[in-house]
Amino acid sequence: MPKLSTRIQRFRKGSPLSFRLLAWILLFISLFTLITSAVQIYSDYRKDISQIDRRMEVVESGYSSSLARSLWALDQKLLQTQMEGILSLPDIVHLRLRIEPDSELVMGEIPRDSETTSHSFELVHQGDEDFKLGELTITADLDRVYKEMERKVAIILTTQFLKTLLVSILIIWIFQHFVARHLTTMANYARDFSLKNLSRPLILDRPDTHTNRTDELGKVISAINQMRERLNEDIGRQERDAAEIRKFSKAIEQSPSSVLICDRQWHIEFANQKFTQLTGYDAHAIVGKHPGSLADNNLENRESRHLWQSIRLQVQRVGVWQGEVNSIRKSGERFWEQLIVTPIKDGNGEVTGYLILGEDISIRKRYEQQLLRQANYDILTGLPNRMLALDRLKLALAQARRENSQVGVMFLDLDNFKHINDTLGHDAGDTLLIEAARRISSCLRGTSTVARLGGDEFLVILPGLTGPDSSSQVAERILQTFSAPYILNGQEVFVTTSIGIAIFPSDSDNSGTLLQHADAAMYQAKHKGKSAYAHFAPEMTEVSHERLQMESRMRRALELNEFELYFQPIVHTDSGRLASVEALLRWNNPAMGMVMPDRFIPLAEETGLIIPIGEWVLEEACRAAYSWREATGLDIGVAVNVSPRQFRDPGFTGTVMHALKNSGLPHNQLELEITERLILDNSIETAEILRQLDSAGIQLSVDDFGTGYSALSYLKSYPFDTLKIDKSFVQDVMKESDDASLVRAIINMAHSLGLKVIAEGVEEEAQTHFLKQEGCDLSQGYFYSRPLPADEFESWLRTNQRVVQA
Ligand SMILES: Nc1nc2c(ncn2[C@@H]2O[C@@H]3COP(=O)(O)O[C@H]4[C@@H](O)[C@H](n5cnc6c(=O)[nH]c(N)nc65)O[C@@H]4COP(=O)(O)O[C@H]3[C@H]2O)c(=O)[nH]1
Repeated sequence: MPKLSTRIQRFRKGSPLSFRLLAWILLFISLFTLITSAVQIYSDYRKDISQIDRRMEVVESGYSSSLARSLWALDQKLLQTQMEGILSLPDIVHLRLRIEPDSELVMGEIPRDSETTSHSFELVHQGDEDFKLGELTITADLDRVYKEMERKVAIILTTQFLKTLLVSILIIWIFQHFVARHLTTMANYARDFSLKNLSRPLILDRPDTHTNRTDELGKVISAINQMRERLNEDIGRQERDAAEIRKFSKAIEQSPSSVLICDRQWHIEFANQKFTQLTGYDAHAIVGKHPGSLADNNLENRESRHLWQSIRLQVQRVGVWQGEVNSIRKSGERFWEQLIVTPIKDGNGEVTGYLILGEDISIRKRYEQQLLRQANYDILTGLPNRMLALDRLKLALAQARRENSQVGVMFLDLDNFKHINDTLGHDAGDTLLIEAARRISSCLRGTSTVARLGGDEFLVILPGLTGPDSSSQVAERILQTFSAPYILNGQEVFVTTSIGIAIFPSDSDNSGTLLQHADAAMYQAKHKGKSAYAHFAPEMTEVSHERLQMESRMRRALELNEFELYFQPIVHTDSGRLASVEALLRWNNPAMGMVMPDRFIPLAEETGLIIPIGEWVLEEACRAAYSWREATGLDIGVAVNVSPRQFRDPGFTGTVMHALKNSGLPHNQLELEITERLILDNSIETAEILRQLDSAGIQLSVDDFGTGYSALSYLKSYPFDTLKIDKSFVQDVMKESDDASLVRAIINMAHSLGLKVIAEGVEEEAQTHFLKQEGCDLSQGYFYSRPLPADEFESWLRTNQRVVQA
């Protein structure tokens, strides 16, 4: 228990409120007491004064008649006795009797130092007539009254003061014990309150009873503790939010995509490391700038602003902008990036800024441009290929329709090219094609187009013709340039060409028919005896004689069992181990000899004969694969080529399933090779059929990749397992660095899409090393084995058992 002095000191220091309260209470009670005491004393004083007045009135009423009688009777003795009687009364100190007419009797003494009060009355003899005898003046001393008043004042003041003091102390103690010390505890708690001790609750030094809990202090304590808990929760939530934000900002900062965050006015607020890496702009230096005005060059900025204006409009209208942009680095170097721009919205859906994600797609773009070039131009001659030629033809026809002019379409085929190729070799064949292309081009005007359709076929488009004669002149000029010899392998070789001409609009008004007519005319020219040209004539509408013959022979080929399957192994590039086999169709015709598929498959497609032929191939290939499986115990899959026409046949999936069922070959042992051309048809049915086949477990591969559009998008959207790089690229990987980088890019891209890669046409060991090094999964080509008839392939299997089983 602390000493009283300490308690007082602590009370005075620590409780100024109590101290001030005490002073105020004391002052108030003192004033109150003083006023009430003053009122009390004054009323007592008034009472005493009026008692003296009453006493003097009693003297008047009691003594006036007896004094008048004594005076009338001139009884001096009685008069004196009576006056002495009056003087003996309390407080009466002086009597003056004035007797008429001029004498006076005085008794007592008027005190000098004290206050007095006087009362006079007349003494009258009452007879028939009233007779005034004199007047008595009584003087009373007020000294006693005043003394009494002083005494009372002293007593009242003392008692009231003590009472007040006691009451005040009691009140203060009560206030201090029940309120003030708790307020001090609360003040100390509030002073020490910080985020570090949020877990410590506020507790008062008093019993935890229901009454205490529900009184005002209890309510304040519970409110403070609730506030503390809420604060605790809020801080916990804030810390969690902050951790989340830190995580997200790290993710954005380290994102492999470049990230720009702009405010609502498209001023940059943030740029991540990748953005700096990609563009060379310092993240801090560009804050506040518009993403379209980063370059120092005004011209570039204008161009970029224009783009950003349309981006802004689309983001506002559609909510997102996505596209490929040819951006500029700080160094001025241009690069391609894929941008996605989206608004950032707050909880109310209000746009608060914009997010710009960028990805460097320069490599892909370069590759696409390379592929696009290859898709549109013939690699060997640099001329437009079939695809581009057809586009140009359509454009020329559209223009001719508008201008009412004519267009000449020429189909050229080199005579005896196959023979030259076979005898002088492929390189000589290539040189011949390049030179032929140059000579044809030299005969044309700038507006004309010359294209290589494939093999030794060329197409010439002559827009703005004045009549058929002008096309004849061109044809003659071409025949003329062909008359000079070619130097192939150091030898002079004479090569001629046959030209078929069809004219728009007189021969046909659509591009497909015009081409057919020019083709028919070309056959006619060949029949004429080569180095000739022929204009289309309606009687040529029927396909050429040869083609007709071939068609009728092909129709019977199935019945006559003239078709045969050859098999070529596909091996694992790294180990050389057998992976599967490709089935390749051959036609053994007694009249035409061994016909290669490139010669008859297009006609089979055109005539629809490919459907029964393809069915036979599927049945045959599955059956053969199953028999090897039975014979060797190995899973040897078989790859079968499927042409677009087969795919379009509604019964195609049924045919495939039937072949599998009939043979007993597991579904995943059959691989269907589909050309890019088919996928570019892009009909919904194609996608649906591919999905059906894929879900049946059948393997799907893209054949001849690189020769068509090579659009990467379809690889992503269709369920392919394998991609076959066309042999034309593989064959030159050791000679052409372009082809090597293309093959490398295709392998990387296919792997990144989860596809296996087969390299076709591997002929040399060096190619296998290159492919191995580039991680190409599978290889196929003469280096491993040429396509073999079934029995020869079986003996290959036996003799290469090590390879097969390794
Ligand atoms: N220069 C060279 N060539 C090699 C080498 N290795 C393989 N080849 C040839 O490359 C072609 C590969 O088949 P493809 O690209 O599917 O190209 C095939 C395929 O598109 C088509 N084809 C073949 N059989 C069928 C079939 O049953 N149905 C359909 N629809 N098309 C078929 O005919 C095309 C040509 O077939 P083939 O003449 O048998 O020609 C085969 C094969 O003999 C090599 O190392 N060097």
